[in-house]
Amino acid sequence: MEPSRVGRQTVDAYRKALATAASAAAYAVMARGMARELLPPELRAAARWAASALSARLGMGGRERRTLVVRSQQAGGGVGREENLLFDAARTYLASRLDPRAMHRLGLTLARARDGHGGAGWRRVLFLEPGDSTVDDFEGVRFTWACVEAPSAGGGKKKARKGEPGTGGDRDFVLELSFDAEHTDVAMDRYVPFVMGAAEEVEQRDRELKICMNEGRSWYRVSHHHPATFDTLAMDPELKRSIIADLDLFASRRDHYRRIGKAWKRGYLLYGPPGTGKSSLVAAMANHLRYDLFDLDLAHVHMNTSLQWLLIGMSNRSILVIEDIDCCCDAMSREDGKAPARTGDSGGDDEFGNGNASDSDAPLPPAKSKIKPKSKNDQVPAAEGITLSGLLNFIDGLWSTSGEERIIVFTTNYKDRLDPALLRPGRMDMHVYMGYCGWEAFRTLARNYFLVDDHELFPEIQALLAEVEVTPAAVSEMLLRSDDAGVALRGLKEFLEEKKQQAMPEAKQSEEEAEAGKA
Ligand SMILES: Nc1ncnc2c1ncn2[C@@H]1O[C@H](COP(=O)(O)OP(=O)(O)OP(=O)(O)O)[C@@H](O)[C@H]1O
Repeated sequence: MEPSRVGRQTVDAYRKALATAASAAAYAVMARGMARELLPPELRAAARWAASALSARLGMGGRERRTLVVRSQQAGGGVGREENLLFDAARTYLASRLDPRAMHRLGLTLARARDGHGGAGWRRVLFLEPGDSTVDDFEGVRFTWACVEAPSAGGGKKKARKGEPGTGGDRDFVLELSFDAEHTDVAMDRYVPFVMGAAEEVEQRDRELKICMNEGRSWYRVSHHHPATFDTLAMDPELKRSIIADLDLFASRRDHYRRIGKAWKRGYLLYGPPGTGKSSLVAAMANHLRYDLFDLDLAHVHMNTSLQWLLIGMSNRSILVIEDIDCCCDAMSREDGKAPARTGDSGGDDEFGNGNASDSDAPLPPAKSKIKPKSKNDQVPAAEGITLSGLLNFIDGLWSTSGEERIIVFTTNYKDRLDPALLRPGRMDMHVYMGYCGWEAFRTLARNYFLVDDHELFPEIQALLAEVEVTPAAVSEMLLRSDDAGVALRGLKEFLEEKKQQAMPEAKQSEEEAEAGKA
């Protein structure tokens, strides 16, 4: 059917509906339905405009309406027209709110995406089609979002997002936000910022995480698909809960940190024997908060200026990890050989006369006392003169001006080897001991590996775990040996019995063997 005939027919149908509609409300419902059913997309916007003009004339509700037009780009010609951040944010926000069960018509595309564990998957993207609208209630005010096709504000070169209606030529898609005029302040002061914030949250949640490793003065970035989460982490449940609560509180406290004038950062010191899950915990923290990881290897930082560049080059919402700090900066190997004596505030000169580095412009202060850099193998040099204390002061100073959320994590196998300056209050906010595999940690592993909550071998394993020091890594390794829970658990039981035997003093061993012989 040719477009002009379609147009005439639909306008006739539209007139008929107007004449027969008993009330303005009935008219509005019918007009919307008819527009959706009958009109080609290009006429829908005009019909919507006519309908709203008529409903205003008919005095529907008697309220003055206000409409904000949100274009993809700033209106006005000229070079350098900026993208309109609200347009992108509104699309993201609406995509997260649109409910396919509640709408007659919706745009849908599937985009390729990675799932949280690195596997390939699909990401669903919902969007409003031109001519359609949806409502959103906020603080008791009803806001209506509508997508309309409009002449381009200038070139229409904005690229479409994957699968969404794009723009091109002289047509553009515009989002209209309408509400009762009396709520203009709510819309401008609270609803629009709320939409921006909610969109940022969604993007943060959906984006692919990165792990970044230092290379000279810059970071080398790769996708981060570590499967560890707080669900898979085997550790004391109470400690796990307190870490999650601490992270959540931190992430929600932007205003708090601003008010008290402190850098929005939090420091965690993870310590414990090798194989107890310190690296897994860091990965779980990153996955929980959806933060990127910056794995700083101080052995490859040879100049203080490089360190400065690296820290400046970190993105917001990230975790800076320095592993095995006892290896890269051994504070006890100072020239005078004494442990630092002073404790107290973190301002002013620190124990090593590093000076107050909280001025963000200050270069990393050289340590007066020489700290011998030491790698795990005692052979890799670290940045000259860096002390952990100086490093922390420097980071504090640098980060305090950015106002961005950052977490710093130090890991070590030997807490007792650390510079006491690092351990004093206010330096590392939370000290987390990752210990040997206890009963609760084992149960988490058994659940992860075999989906079992109980087994006939559990009582024996529980008793053995109370006597034997074994890391979660070693237990995981035993559980991996078979897909059959019974076989794997029996293997673990034998392994624990053997460890128990090995740990026993010889006299006790022969005593037990004699007892066993008598029996
Ligand atoms: N607490 C744990 N919960 C779940 N899995 C664990 C845990 N601890 C260790 N594992 C398993 O053992 C492997 C090694 O652990 P991980 O590297 O996290 O230990 P680590 O404490 O960081 O060791 P290191 O001190 O040597 O760096 C992990 O990939 C994981 O499979």
